[in-house]
Amino acid sequence: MRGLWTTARVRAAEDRVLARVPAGSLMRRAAFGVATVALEVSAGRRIGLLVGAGNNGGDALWAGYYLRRRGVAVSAVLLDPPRAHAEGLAAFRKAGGRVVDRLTDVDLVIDGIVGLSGRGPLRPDAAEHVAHLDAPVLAVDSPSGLDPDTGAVHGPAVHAAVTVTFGCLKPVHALADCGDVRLVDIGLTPELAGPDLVELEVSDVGAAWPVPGPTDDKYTQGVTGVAAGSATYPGAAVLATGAALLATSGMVRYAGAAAEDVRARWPEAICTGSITDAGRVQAWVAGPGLGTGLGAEEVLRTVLDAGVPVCADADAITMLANNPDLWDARDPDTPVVLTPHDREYERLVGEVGDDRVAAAKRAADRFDAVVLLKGHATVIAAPDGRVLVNRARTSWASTAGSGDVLSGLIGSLLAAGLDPLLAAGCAAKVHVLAAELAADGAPIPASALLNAIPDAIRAVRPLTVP
Ligand SMILES: NC(=O)C1=CN([C@@H]2O[C@H](COP(=O)(O)OP(=O)(O)OC[C@H]3O[C@@H](n4cnc5c(N)ncnc54)[C@H](O)[C@@H]3O)[C@@H](O)[C@H]2O)[C@@H](O)CC1
Ligand SMILES: Nc1ncnc2c1ncn2[C@@H]1O[C@H](COP(=O)(O)OP(=O)(O)O)[C@@H](O)[C@H]1O
Ligand SMILES: [K+]
Repeated sequence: MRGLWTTARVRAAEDRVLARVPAGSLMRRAAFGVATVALEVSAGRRIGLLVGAGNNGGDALWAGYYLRRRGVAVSAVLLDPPRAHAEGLAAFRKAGGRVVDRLTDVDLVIDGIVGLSGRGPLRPDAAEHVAHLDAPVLAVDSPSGLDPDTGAVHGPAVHAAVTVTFGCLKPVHALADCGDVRLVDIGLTPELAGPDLVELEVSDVGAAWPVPGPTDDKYTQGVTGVAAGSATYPGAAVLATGAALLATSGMVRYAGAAAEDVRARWPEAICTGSITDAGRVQAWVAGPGLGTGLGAEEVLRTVLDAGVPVCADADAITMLANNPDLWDARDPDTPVVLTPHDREYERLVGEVGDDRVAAAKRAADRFDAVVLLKGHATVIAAPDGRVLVNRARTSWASTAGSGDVLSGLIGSLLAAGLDPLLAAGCAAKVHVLAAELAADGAPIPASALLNAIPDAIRAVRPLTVP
C-alpha cells in the first residue's frame, strides 16, 4: 500500500521537523535529491531551471547549485526575480549558474515553478515558458499547473517525465499523471500519522484475492447473485455474470430477463427468470442494463432487503437517485457499494467538481455506503473515512460495457467476504490490469476485457501460491 498525504498534513509535519532541524537543511536535502535524479535521467550535461517565487523555486535553485558542482551547465529563468529564493539564488550564482530570459538548448528542464502552494492554472508568464519547452521535464514536488491535493488541471500545465517529491507522496501523485514518481526522504515520516488516501499495490490485491482452500466447496466461497440485464440489454447481464464467474471460484446465480442469453454464454451460471426464486446468495450485483421501470424497482428493493452486501451500479443508481424511498428497503447493517460514473454521481448527489476525493467522501457519508467514483483515476471512499485511489495507466477501459464487468468483479469479492472497500479497490485494480492486458496497444470491447480477467488475476497473485 502506498499512502498519500494532503498538503495541509504535509505542512503540519514539516513544521514539526523544522522546529528541530537547522533552517534550510530540509530544502538542501530535497534539492540534493532533485539533483541526483536529474543526473540519472538527463541525457546530456545541459540543464535548465524554471524558478517560481516560492520554496519550490528554492529547491530548483539549490538543485542547480549541486548540479553545477558536478560540472553540469545550468541556466535558470526566474519568473519573479525579486521574489526568487535569496539563498538558493546566491548559491546558484556563486557556483557558476547562469540566469537567462529563456531556456534554450537544454537536455532536461527542472520545473520549480510552484509546488505545494499551487492553485489554479499556471500563470500566463509561466505558461508561456512551459509552452515552448522541447526537453523532458523533471518536476520538483509536483508538476506545476496540477493541483497538489486534487490533481485537477485547468489549462496549461507541466507534463513531467519524472517527479521528485519529498517526505511523502501527495494526492496528485496518485490522481494525475506525474510521470515516474521518486520519493526523497527528508525525515517527515515520524511526524506523519495515517495517510489521507491509499493506493493499493499489486501485492496487496494479490494477497487479498480469494482462492479456494482444501476444505472449500462451491458454497463456502460465497455465491454471487446478479440482478442485471433486460430484454433490451441482455449483454450487461452476460458481462456482469461472466466477471463474477471469472473473479472467484464457487457459484454465480443470475436472476432476470436475460436468463437465456446468460445460460447460452455461461452454462455454469444458475439462471432463473425471476428474482423471487433466485436462491440464496452472499452478495448481489444489481443494476447493469436492468432498466428503471417499476419491475426494476421491485428487483432493487428485493436485493436491498436481502440482508447481504449489494453492489448497486448503473440503472440501480439512477433508480436510487430518482426514487430515494428505495433506500428504505435497505437493512442498515448491510454494506452497499455504489459505483457511479460522473453523470450518475450528478443524478445522485450533484456535480462532482474538481475534488473527486471530496466528492466520493461526500457521497459515502451521505449514503453510508462505499462509493466508487469511476474515471481514469477511480476514487473509492468508505463511510468510515478511508479512501483508495486507483489510477489507470491507459484509458482502454473506457469502453461500453466495461462498467458491467467491474460490477461483477466487485459482487464476487463481496460474496467472498472481503471488506467492501477492499473488494471495490481490488476489483478496480484487476479491472484496469485486465484492460491493459487485453488492449496491448489497440482498442478492445468489454468482452475482451472480461476474457483477460484470469490473466490479470494471475498477474497480481503471489508466485509462491499454486
Ligand atoms: N516547507 C518545507 O519545509 C519544504 C518545502 N519544500 C518545497 O517548498 C514547496 C512549497 O513552497 P511554498 O510554500 O513557498 O510555495 P510554492 O513554491 O509551491 O509556491 C509559491 C509561489 O508560487 C506562485 N504560484 C502559485 N500558484 C501559481 C500558479 N498557478 N502559477 C504560477 N505560479 C503560482 C505564487 O507566487 C506563490 O507565492 C514545496 O512544494 C517544496 O518544493 C522543500 O524544500 C522541502 C521542505
Ligand atoms: N479515461 C478513462 N481511463 C481509464 N478508465 C476509464 C476511463 N473512463 C472510464 N474508465 C473506466 O471504464 C469503466 C466504465 O464504466 P461505465 O461508465 O459504467 O461503462 P458502462 O456503463 O458502458 O459499462 C469504469 O471502470 C471506469 O473507471
Ligand atoms: K513544480
